[in-house]
Amino acid sequence: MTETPALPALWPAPLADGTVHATVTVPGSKSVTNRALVLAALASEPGWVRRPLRSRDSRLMSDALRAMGVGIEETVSSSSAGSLNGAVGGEAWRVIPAALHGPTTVDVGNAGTVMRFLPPVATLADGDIRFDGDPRSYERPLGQVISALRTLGARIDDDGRGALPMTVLGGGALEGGTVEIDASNSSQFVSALLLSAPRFNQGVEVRHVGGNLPSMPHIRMTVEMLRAAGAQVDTPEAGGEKNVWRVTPGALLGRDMVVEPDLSNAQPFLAAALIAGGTVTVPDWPRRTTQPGDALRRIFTEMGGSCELTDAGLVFTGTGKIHGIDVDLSEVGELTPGIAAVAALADSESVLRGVAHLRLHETDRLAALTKEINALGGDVTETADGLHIRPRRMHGGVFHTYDDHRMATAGAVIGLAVKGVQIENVATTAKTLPDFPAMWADMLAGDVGGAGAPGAGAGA
Ligand SMILES: O=C(O)C1=C[C@@H](OP(=O)(O)O)[C@@H](O)[C@H](O)C1
Ligand SMILES: C=C(OP(=O)(O)O)C(=O)O
Repeated sequence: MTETPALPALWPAPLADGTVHATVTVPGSKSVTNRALVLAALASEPGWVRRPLRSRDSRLMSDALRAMGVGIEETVSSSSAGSLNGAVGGEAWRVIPAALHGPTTVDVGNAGTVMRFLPPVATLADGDIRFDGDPRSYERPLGQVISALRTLGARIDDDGRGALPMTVLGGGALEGGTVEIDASNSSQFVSALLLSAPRFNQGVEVRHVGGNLPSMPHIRMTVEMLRAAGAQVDTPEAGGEKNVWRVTPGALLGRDMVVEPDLSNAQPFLAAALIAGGTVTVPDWPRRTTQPGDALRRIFTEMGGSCELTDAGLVFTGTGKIHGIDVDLSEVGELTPGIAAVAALADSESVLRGVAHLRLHETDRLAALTKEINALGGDVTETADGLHIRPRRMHGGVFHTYDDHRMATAGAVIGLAVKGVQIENVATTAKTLPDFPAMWADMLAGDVGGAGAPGAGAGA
């Protein structure tokens, strides 16, 4: 892989000067890795997490679990158990559960999975677990998790704002029981309470009351991974009451979990084929998955691409001609920045709906996308629950990222078609992708297409 030199404060996004032809191996899923770590840490016996994502968010998760007493040994395995499609070897983390204890401080960075999934774990520890993080973590909502845990028997010291910093006064166990929460701001509130619930004395019944619950695939991911670890979970899908999940108390098993590639992080690479034309292949694309990124097969096909799931992985082809789209993204909100970037280069307008909760993500993504695309000459307006994007010829300039990995990759996508785009703080991609600039350069170097500007209608 191309070596990344020290990253400049303003990273010149490379222009695609021909079609793209590349095979891009995408690192493991953030959402799967961080769930696998939590479940393995709460198990009654050691287990393995294979092909984990190694990034800032997964590092924060493993450091936090270690600080509470869990053993995590990082090894490179040569066995075939770490493969998805028969390939041999890969990185594997051995997770050795232990009695959880404080006192310690958990740095959540700006990782939603760490700030929401770990407070319930901390209630099981003996001692005080303080939670702190990046400035943005003080603004991201946590109040529903804090009040739910109190209802279930936890003692928590906070300043009453429903956000970090706060301290869980772990008592070594949690009673559990039934709790109502409004998870319309983040599906992670539900996932957080379910993941630790097999270890609560009474398990849990979580009842979502409130507006539309976003990111349902991520809740299904939680349920499937809990079941794979031996938990009994009742869900609305399995004939249960709508918006009610029940987890029975019981031991979690030490499993051998293989992490799928992060399909949401495949997005910028697939977008490159859509914009520049050509083909990008992503190996190990799962045939069945709960990851929301799988929806890209449908969404990017509607926007002008075509794809085939083969033994080599997902083979995605674009022509450089992009169509606008009217789409509800509430189930797959984390795909919005990448879709907005492509939509800004389309031949017709787009309406992205159902994602008001993105205002509470790494940054206010609706405001940030509007401001930054418009600063390059685009024409985006914020709606109550999304974006209205009218493609317009764009020009170069600085694309600010607000410490948001998906803003940085969205800017790089636009930069493929618009000359002179500079991404401020591209290093923020390390939240979930270890080496995005090198991967991007490698993808473009794989180009065997002819010269000429990419076919994007609104490009420079
Ligand atoms: O549970 C998870 O792993 C995630 C759930 C989603 O959160 P929201 O429901 O807050 O959007 C998603 O956007 C985030 O990237 C990861
Ligand atoms: C919303 C996201 O992250 P987090 O896990 O921090 O919520 C994201 O990755 O798009």
